[in-house]
Amino acid sequence: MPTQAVLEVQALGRQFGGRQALRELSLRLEPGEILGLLGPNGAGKTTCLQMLAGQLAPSRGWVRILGLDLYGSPRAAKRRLGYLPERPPIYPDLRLGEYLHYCGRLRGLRDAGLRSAVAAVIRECGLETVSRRLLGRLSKGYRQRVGLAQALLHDPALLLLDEPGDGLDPLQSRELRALIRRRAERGCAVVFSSHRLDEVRHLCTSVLMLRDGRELYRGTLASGINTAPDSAQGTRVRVRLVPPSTAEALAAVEQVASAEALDDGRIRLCLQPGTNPAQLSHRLVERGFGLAELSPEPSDLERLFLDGFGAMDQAAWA
Ligand SMILES: Nc1ncnc2c1ncn2[C@@H]1O[C@H](COP(=O)(O)OP(=O)(O)OP(=O)(O)O)[C@@H](O)[C@H]1O
Repeated sequence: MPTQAVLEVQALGRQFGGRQALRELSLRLEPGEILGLLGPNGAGKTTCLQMLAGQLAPSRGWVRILGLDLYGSPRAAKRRLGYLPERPPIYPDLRLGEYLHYCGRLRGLRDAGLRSAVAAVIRECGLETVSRRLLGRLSKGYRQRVGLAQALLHDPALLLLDEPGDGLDPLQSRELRALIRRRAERGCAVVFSSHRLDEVRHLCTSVLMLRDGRELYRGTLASGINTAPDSAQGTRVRVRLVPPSTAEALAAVEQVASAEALDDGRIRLCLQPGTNPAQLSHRLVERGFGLAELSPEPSDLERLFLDGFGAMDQAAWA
């Protein structure tokens, strides 16, 4: 029997005046899937998450959470989702316990169930040491954790996180990824937005890249990023040689399947299947090439990502 989708989205779009912030987005997420929403500033990530969370009405399209129509039955549908907005919704004059009890009651938790959910989420988000502090006095990283705790409190089937890694140091980012992974292993579907390809690469089962509200790329990371040497195709690397040499000279090295000169003076090499970059660098040095740089060739997805961001950067400076 097919599993019930956690999230179904059909032709979702939102317009602000004459501007299309998101166009015709359709999606389906199964339990345990983690979707990374990537895109430069203004791509439409927050607009998309706000609509999936039921915080912003779409101009068109529909959203179902566990089969419940988000806009037709908002109370029931929203109880099945947890949402961490870009700015965590925190009351600075409350203490952590008061705040989480308040959030829990809004989500329908009561009495012993509420108390045990609050205690569990405080442990899960590593907030024990700040439980007596006023929320307004917490650091940005801790405020982010509190925002995450309120999103997780009622054990949602769908977790929507708007740039959850923002303001976290590398250790906290790693803990956050572990936490999201544990929730996904328990069947929670996750959508999170990020500016960072590396963060998405570490965590997601699939990726959706937006630009100007349009879908630029969608796929699994395995199909988009060549992180591991591909035995059928051979690893691809870029080299810079000092003094410079030619693609023809490098193509004659036995570990190299093909070589192509790039505009920036580097040479792109496709290695023979089974050859790794360490073996290549050893052989190039042995053959007298002055190897100044050897780096992995960006994957198609990385190139798309850099191009997408590059275009935005140029627009921002124009
Ligand atoms: N309330 C609003 N009124 C008018 N325009 C808006 C509103 N909210 C968003 N927009 C516009 O919609 C587009 C998408 O914005 P959105 O915040 O969704 O992008 P984003 O990808 O989340 O960007 P960032 O990474 O900077 O947070 C932008 O052009 C933005 O200016």
